[in-house]
Amino acid sequence: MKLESVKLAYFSPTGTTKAVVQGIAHGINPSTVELIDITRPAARKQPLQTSENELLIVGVPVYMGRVPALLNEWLNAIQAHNTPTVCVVVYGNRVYDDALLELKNIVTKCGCIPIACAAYIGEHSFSNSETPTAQGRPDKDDLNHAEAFGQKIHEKLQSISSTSQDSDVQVPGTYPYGGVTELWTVDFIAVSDDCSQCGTCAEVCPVGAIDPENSNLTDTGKCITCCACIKNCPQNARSMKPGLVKDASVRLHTLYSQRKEPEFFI
Ligand SMILES: Cc1cc2nc3c(=O)[nH]c(=O)nc-3n(C[C@H](O)[C@H](O)[C@H](O)COP(=O)(O)O)c2cc1C
Repeated sequence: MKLESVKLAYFSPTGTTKAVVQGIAHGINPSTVELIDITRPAARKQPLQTSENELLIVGVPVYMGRVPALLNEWLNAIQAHNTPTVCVVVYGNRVYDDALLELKNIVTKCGCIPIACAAYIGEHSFSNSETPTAQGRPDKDDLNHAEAFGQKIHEKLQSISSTSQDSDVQVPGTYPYGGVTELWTVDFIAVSDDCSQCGTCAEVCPVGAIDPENSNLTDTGKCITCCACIKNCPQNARSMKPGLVKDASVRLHTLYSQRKEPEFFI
């Protein structure tokens, strides 16, 4: 199969998923890459249509061992027609449970043909300088791995004449899925006097939970605890209050300090 164009769809509040899927696309080296960043709410209002003449790469972070539930509507609305597809999950060095299987099953129902799947490690959303977990990942080795995976995808596409020739890619996981789809509803963000009300936090929030006129106001009912607002604050004015999320950050740092490596299935 000769595919000139790649559609790269990703949800990436703190940027690690984006970095991984871009690394994979780099290895595939197509003539054109269309970035479909579904991190912001407005972008998830545009449904994705794709054909068998292009390669689709879908990347999502793992939340509680699952595909983030807020993406279900957009993912399930993908209109594909035998589109060769690469499924990628990025997790914070704890576990990815059944998330890769879940993503693969979702896109298959939409008419995609998964030809390769992978799980990569990204710095944990709850990681910070005091209690780091998978800090700085994906790092150079991870991105080299992603590029090499992209080259393998390129070779696989060259070796088959159509997706119907491909056998089902097997990934770890079981159905019914484990993990949890309901996220914590928790007031965990502290805003210091260094906040200049620049509005960056509201801009980067993937669920519109922060008042653009007043950065001190976060709607805890909407917040998905992704920490994009903390990690993107130019003044470093946002941090975790003591409580559930901060405790989780300490726990992750203690229990998941041993480096895990990326895995791919092709
Ligand atoms: C609500 C929430 C739940 C998470 N659950 C898991 C998990 O079950 N396993 C894991 O290893 N990492 C988990 N993470 C960490 C993210 O999967 C990881 O940091 C990922 O790299 C974030 O992607 P992003 O940089 O594209 O936002 C979770 C993060 C959040 C915010």
